[in-house]
Amino acid sequence: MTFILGTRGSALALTQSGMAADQIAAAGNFEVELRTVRTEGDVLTGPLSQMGGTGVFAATLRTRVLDGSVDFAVHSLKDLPTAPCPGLVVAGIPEREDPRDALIARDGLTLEKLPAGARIGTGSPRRAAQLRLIRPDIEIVDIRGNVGTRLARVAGFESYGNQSTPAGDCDAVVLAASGLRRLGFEETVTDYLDPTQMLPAAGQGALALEVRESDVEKATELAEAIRAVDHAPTRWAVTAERALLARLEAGCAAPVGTFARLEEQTLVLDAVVANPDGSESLRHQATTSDLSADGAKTLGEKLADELLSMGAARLANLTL
Ligand SMILES: NCc1[nH]cc(CCC(=O)O)c1CC(=O)O
Repeated sequence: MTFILGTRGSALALTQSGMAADQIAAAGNFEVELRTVRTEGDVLTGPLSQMGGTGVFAATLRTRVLDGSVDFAVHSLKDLPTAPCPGLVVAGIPEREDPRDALIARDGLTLEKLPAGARIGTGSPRRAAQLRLIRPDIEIVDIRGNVGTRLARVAGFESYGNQSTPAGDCDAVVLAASGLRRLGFEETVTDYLDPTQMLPAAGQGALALEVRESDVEKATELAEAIRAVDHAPTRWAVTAERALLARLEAGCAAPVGTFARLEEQTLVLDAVVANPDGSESLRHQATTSDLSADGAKTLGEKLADELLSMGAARLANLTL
């Protein structure tokens, strides 16, 4: 028996999909074959933050699962829209990788040691706003592209790129630690940005394994194997983060950072909402001892409501 896993074709997507495929094949008694699917997010160019918001990477993969041309899909959870997709179920969320953002700077510099006026590359309004909160004296450069292309923007890291894109024109870039680690590029990191300084995107570092609802209802071999790799503490954490994002009606392009983790027997959720220029921000925390998907969702919604009552919508220009 062989099941087909639909994946994007980037190096990061192929690596993550390969890892998930191995886990699933080990949990079940079957083979998993990868099939590359070109998504709208891979084809279009221009700033990601202006590409029609959420779901540019996930939409095509979802169509392929729904129409049966592949059996399941692996998504980076942070790229997956918070609205559920009719006919599909995220049946497995494996244990999360490092959720932090990481700085890759020239000459081994840290965020604190970068000189005034340093150019930091990121295409993420969330990262840009939080970087400006910490270092109002730096310059943000809007960049996009795959991990290698972005690393190549840093002086001294040009060899990670492919020559046809700009290189070496920034003092630093910020990327997700998880992606760098999965690709074996961990040694490029010169400073890990702790969640106390910089809150990651909802779901950052976690993967979502999505399968047809009919497979879950029939408890097929594939659906059962996907369910077996689900990691409950990760699921609670990302459920809280995504419920917060959904309540704020903030997509991946909004300057919202959030991170949940289990401390003893308590789920602790932090969130920050900033204005795009990083001159103002609201940061808040909520906790629950109800360790369940429902408890996590309620926690996320409660923290979002508290942020809204503190003025989050006006601050971040959220369209509520
Ligand atoms: N927005 C692109 C994206 N989507 C998922 C990851 C990898 C990190 C993860 O596993 O969440 C990245 C790269 C990045 O942000 O540096």
